[in-house]
Amino acid sequence: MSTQPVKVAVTGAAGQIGYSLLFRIASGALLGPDTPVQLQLLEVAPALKALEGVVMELDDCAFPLLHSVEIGDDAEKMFDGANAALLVGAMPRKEGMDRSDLLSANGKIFTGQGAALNKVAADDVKILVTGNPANTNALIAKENAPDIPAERFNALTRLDHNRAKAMLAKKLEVAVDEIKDLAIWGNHDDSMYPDLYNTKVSGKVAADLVDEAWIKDEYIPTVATRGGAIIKARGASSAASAASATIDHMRDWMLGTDQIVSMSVPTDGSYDVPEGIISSFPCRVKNGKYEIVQGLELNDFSKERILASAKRLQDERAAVEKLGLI
Ligand SMILES: NC(=O)c1ccc[n+]([C@@H]2O[C@H](COP(=O)([O-])OP(=O)(O)OC[C@H]3O[C@@H](n4cnc5c(N)ncnc54)[C@H](O)[C@@H]3O)[C@@H](O)[C@H]2O)c1
Ligand SMILES: O=C(O)C[C@H](O)C(=O)O
Repeated sequence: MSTQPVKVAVTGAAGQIGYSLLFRIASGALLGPDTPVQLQLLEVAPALKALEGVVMELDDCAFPLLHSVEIGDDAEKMFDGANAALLVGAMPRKEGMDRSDLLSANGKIFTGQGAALNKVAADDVKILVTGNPANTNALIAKENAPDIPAERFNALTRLDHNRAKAMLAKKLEVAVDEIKDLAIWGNHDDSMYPDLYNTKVSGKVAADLVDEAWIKDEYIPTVATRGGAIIKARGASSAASAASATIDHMRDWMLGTDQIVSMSVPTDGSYDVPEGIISSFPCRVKNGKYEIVQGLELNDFSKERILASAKRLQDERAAVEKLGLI
C-alpha cells in the first residue's frame, strides 16, 4: 500500500449523493485497493452538524484506506492540496423543473469554488462537476480558475451513459458488458444524444439490432428524461446511481480504462461542436489524460441531434454571461 494519501475534496457532502459517495470512496472504489484517501468535505455552515454525523458513520466503518477526514465551510481550506475535487453541492431540481432552471440559484456556487480551486488545489487537480446544471456549472468553475488547465474541468454525463447502456442491454437481453463504444453526446439535459449508430453489441452495430422507430421515439427520450422519471417515482432526484457514476467517471479519469466512456469536457471544435462550452463526447482515457475519440462517422440524424444539444449549452453559456458569472 502506498503511504501518501490522495486528497479528495467533496462538496455537498451532507447531501443525498454525498451519503452514498463518501462510503464508496472510503472503501477504495475510487482509487483502488492500495491507495489511502484523505477526504476534505465542504458544506454550508447549517449542514455541518449533519455532516459530523456522517463522519461518525465513516469512522464506524473502520475503512482501512481512510487516512483522515476534514470538514468545513471554507472552500479554500477544503480544497487545499486537493488532487481530485468532486463538486456535488448544489440544489437539486423538483418535479416539473428543467435543470437549467437551477442556473441562477446554483451557478454562483461555482464562481467561488472555481476561484478557491485556482488558489489552493494541487497542481494535478482533476475537477468533476455533478451539481446541476452540471455542464454549465463546470464551465463557470473553469472560467473562474484561469490558472488551472481547462481540460481539468469535466461534468458528469456518465450517469446518462450508464442508463443508456442498461436500457439497451435490457432491450436486447444481453449483459451490460457486451455493449461497447456507446456514448452520450451533448448536454446533461433532455437534448442529450445517445448514439447507437457507433455502439457495438457483441461486435454488431446496435442500431442494426433494433427498430429505428424504437431508437427515435422510445430509447432516446427515455434515456434523456430518466432523471425526471426518478424524481417522479422517488420524490427526490437520483442519488446512489449519481454517486456511482461520479465514481466511475473520476476513477476512469485517474486510473484509465480500456473502454470508450462518456465525459463532458471543454469543446475543441471536434465534430463541429462549437468551442466555449463543456459538452459530452465519447472519450478514451490513458495515464490520467482523456482524449475525445476522433474519426467516428456520424449520420445526418446524429449530427443534427449533437448540434441541437450544443446549442442548448451555448444558450446556457449566454445566460450565465448575462448573470455575470463568467
Ligand atoms: N449530473 C448528474 O448526473 C446528476 C445526477 C443526480 C443529481 N445531480 C445534481 O447533484 C446535486 C446534488 O444533489 P443531491 O441530491 O445530493 O442534493 P441534496 O440537496 O441532497 O444535497 C446537496 C448538498 O449541497 C450542499 N450545498 C449547497 N450549497 C453548497 C455550497 N455552496 N458548498 C457546499 N455545499 C453546498 C447542501 O447543503 C446539501 O447538503 C443537485 O444539483 C442535483 O441536481 C446531478
Ligand atoms: O434529473 C435530475 O434533476 C437529477 C439528475 O441530473 C439525474 O439525471 O438524475
